[in-house]
Amino acid sequence: MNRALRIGVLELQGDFYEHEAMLQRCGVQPVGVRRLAHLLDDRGEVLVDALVIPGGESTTIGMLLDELGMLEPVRQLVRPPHALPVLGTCAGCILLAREVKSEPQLKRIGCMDIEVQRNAYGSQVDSFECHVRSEQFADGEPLRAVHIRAPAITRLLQPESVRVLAAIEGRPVIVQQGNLLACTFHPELTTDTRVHQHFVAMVRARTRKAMPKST
Ligand SMILES: NC(=O)CC[C@H](N)C(=O)O
Repeated sequence: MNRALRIGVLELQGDFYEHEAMLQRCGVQPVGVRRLAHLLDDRGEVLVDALVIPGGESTTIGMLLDELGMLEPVRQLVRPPHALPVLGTCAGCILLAREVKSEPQLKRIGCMDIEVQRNAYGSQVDSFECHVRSEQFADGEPLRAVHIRAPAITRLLQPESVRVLAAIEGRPVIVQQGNLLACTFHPELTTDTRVHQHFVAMVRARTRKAMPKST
């Protein structure tokens, strides 16, 4: 059986629209997530196969998640046994990070074993684009990495379980840990679907595993 994937996109703040357009280009119909009822029904059944946390302002998204009563439920869903796949880009990467340099109080999901530093390259005017070669995305051109007030991944807290899929000058910019995929830049602002396709493949692989065998 091959049912349509339901990939939730957190629509609290940031560039969720661009992620939704990207998922559509990957053949997936996105599901907007603005409150807890979009994630869990009243019997506690999970309504999405995965979640995308967009770029934007991590402090705002974290605060809204908390105020809307979604932070703890999302944290629970992301952890085993449910292990909901999550893609976080830029602010989304910060929200996934277990440690945020100098800002331990920042409200976040905090389930991925990375340390990040917010605004690591400076302010808005120091935003930049570059090209990244990656073995994971080796087909075709290098990835175009749009960094907007981007964070840096400054440390892998569990190097044995966090895979670096792409790095710039030795600094990880795309990392994966089991069901979690984080990217310090914005693939959703380009026309290159490879990072999203990789995420969709992660979600499909997991959904297939979780499905009862049809006879
Ligand atoms: N483009 C982005 O998502 C910027 C992230 C932002 N600087 C933050 O710390 O939340």
